[in-house]
Amino acid sequence: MNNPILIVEDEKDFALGLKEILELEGYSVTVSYSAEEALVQLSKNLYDLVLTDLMLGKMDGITLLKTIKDNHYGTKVILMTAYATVENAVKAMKIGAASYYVKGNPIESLIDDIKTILKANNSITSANSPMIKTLNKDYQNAINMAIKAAKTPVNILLIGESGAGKEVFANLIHDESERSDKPFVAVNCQALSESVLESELFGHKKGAYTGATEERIGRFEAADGGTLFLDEIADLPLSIQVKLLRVIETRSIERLGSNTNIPVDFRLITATNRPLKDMVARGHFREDFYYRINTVEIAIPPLRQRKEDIRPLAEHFVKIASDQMHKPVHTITDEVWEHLLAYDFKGNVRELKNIMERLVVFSDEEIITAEHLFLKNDILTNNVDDQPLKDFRNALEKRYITSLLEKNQFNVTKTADVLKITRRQLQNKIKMYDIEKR
Ligand SMILES: Nc1ncnc2c1ncn2[C@@H]1O[C@H](COP(=O)(O)OP(=O)(O)OP(=O)(O)O)[C@@H](O)[C@H]1O
Repeated sequence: MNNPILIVEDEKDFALGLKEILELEGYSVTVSYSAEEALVQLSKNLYDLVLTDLMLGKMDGITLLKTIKDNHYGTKVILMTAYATVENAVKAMKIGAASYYVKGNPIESLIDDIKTILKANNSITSANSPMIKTLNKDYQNAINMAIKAAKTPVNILLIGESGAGKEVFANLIHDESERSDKPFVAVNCQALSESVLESELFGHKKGAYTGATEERIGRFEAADGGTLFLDEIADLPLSIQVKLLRVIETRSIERLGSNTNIPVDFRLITATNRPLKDMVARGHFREDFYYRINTVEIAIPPLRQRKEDIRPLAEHFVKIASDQMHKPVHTITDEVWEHLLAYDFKGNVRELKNIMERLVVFSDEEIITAEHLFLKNDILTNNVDDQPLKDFRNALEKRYITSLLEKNQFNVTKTADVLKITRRQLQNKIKMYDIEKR
């Protein structure tokens, strides 16, 4: 099981007792004695569940709950209190607490609640769903924007490199919207030729063109009431852009070969990895269409700019792959982590996922080693002179530390924190590797 749980509780005995009970149930448990301490933990580690007391010191449980809901999507919260008041319970559930526990009630009821909540969480994981949890501020901001925008009917444009998770975000927006019980329909505009794309989107009447042997509904109609996701929007031919603009404005379509107007109700999400603004400037993308689709624009950071998430994501993929392949994995060697953290992941999360799946396939005796790690980075495969392993490792370490320092504007405390080493150790490494502030 092993879901990470954080207990936030200022009554030490109760906290430690609860920790012990949950550990016996197989969970991995951390305790914080104040909300402030809990926030520090939450910024460093991903938790599936937070159990927080309602009455804490300066910051109370409700405020902590709100902060978690705003900044740690995917982390569930159970509020605990000594005094049951209906108002507090209602308030907690309204803000998004998963449950409410009254201290003094049988502890089994709390454990049952925890099991139910985490089971729902785990079953999502086993169904190959994404990990919308992060330790990175920019990615968290993107999640927050997506959830906010999801609650409104606006058109949303997702921008991000290939494999960064644009489709994952489109699904998240759909799931968080009022349309979540209606269809989510995705169309990749790049994969289809102009005429096929047109009939795919609008549908066609029987005999509309050679080969149209039957009447067919298009994706707009299929998405009725739900969400239409157009991926690789930069590849949409100008002629179709005009037609889509009209659909967005009139909220109706005509099947090819027909002039009957069919009303359609959809939320439009588009995605691209190309600079649409430049394409507009060069006349390769229609300006009016661009302004229609990007009411809200969300940039999804590439994986190399959220290195804190590499490890939890990799562990998530290993868990899914090892479950699917019935190959338990209990150890991933430090060497593997070193390589992964130094790698630049041009293929983003997709590439990390593929790498981890491959490593599970080749793992022996429940251990993942670097032996089967073929990374496409220059430094790791090509252009590497013969050298002792130690020099190679040092070069990697230097490169990684330099990039982290740059990312943190050379803030040594912050960087040491991410690296989980002391300031002094980091300063020694900076000296040893001759890393200069740029
Ligand atoms: N946060 C995440 N958690 C788990 N898996 C993720 C996450 N983000 C992306 N992935 C996985 O990475 C792969 C690529 O994601 P996705 O298809 O959403 O990327 P994309 O930006 O739409 O790529 P492309 O531009 O190539 O279409 C998918 O297998 C997806 O499940």
